[in-house]
Amino acid sequence: MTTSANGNFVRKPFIAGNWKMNMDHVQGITLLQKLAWTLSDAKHDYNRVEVAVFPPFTDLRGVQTLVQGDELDVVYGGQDLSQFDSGAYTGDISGQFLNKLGCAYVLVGHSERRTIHNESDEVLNAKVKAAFRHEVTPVLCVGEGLEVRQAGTHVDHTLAQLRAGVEGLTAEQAAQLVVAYEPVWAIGTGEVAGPDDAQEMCAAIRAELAELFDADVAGKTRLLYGGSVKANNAAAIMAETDVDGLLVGGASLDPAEFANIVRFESHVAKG
Ligand SMILES: O=C[C@H](O)COP(=O)(O)O
Repeated sequence: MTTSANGNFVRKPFIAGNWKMNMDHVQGITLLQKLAWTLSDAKHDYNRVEVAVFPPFTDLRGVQTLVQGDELDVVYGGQDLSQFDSGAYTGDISGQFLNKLGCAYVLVGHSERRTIHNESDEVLNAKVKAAFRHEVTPVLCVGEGLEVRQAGTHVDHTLAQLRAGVEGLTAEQAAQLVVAYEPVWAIGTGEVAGPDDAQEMCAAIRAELAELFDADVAGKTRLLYGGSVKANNAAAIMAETDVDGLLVGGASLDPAEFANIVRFESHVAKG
């Protein structure tokens, strides 16, 4: 992450937990309560580092009730949304429903949506636009598989996904957008891309945004890394100039571990 001369972050770090298809609505509330208690005990400053969770759809109403009732500073979002607003789309969830549930964010194009559900770049671009239409900030996920990485074309591949995802956005929308770089070979495998790999891709994404929009926009868009992030590697990845946050899967299901990832700065201080 980039800091200014006074030690403040230029872009507010964003640490997000993607629960994927884990945690029913009862378990989800317990997990969020434990996370909030742990961060409260540690006197976490939410103004300095933003904390988000992405629970399954069925947990969202309970999460909203807990966040409102206990006045938590944690924000939350959906793991997907429909590109349509309403109608005969069985099983889909509209961005307007997410907005109504107080979702600040929504994941778009997670690699599990791209691969298991065959979501195309065109559909994902429509989903990004649907999120903005309903005033929910999209977190656009991009990243290459193992074969692409081994072929050495990972930057081109990922930037092509980025270009397709942001097509037609205004500069204001692009500045608000969050982009998560998740190399598929590092998701849930224990294979973490090195901080250098995260920086290489985040710098390339920022340069591409400057090309597509302008340098001011590129300087505002927050870029996350995701893939086997744990408390013991979070600080090193976050130290990279163009990495503004982390999208955490497995480790976000353990409140103590996730709280330690959120508190990556204290680990830097301890060395
Ligand atoms: O959305 C999160 C990513 O898929 C990373 O998952 P992971 O931390 O379990 O590797």
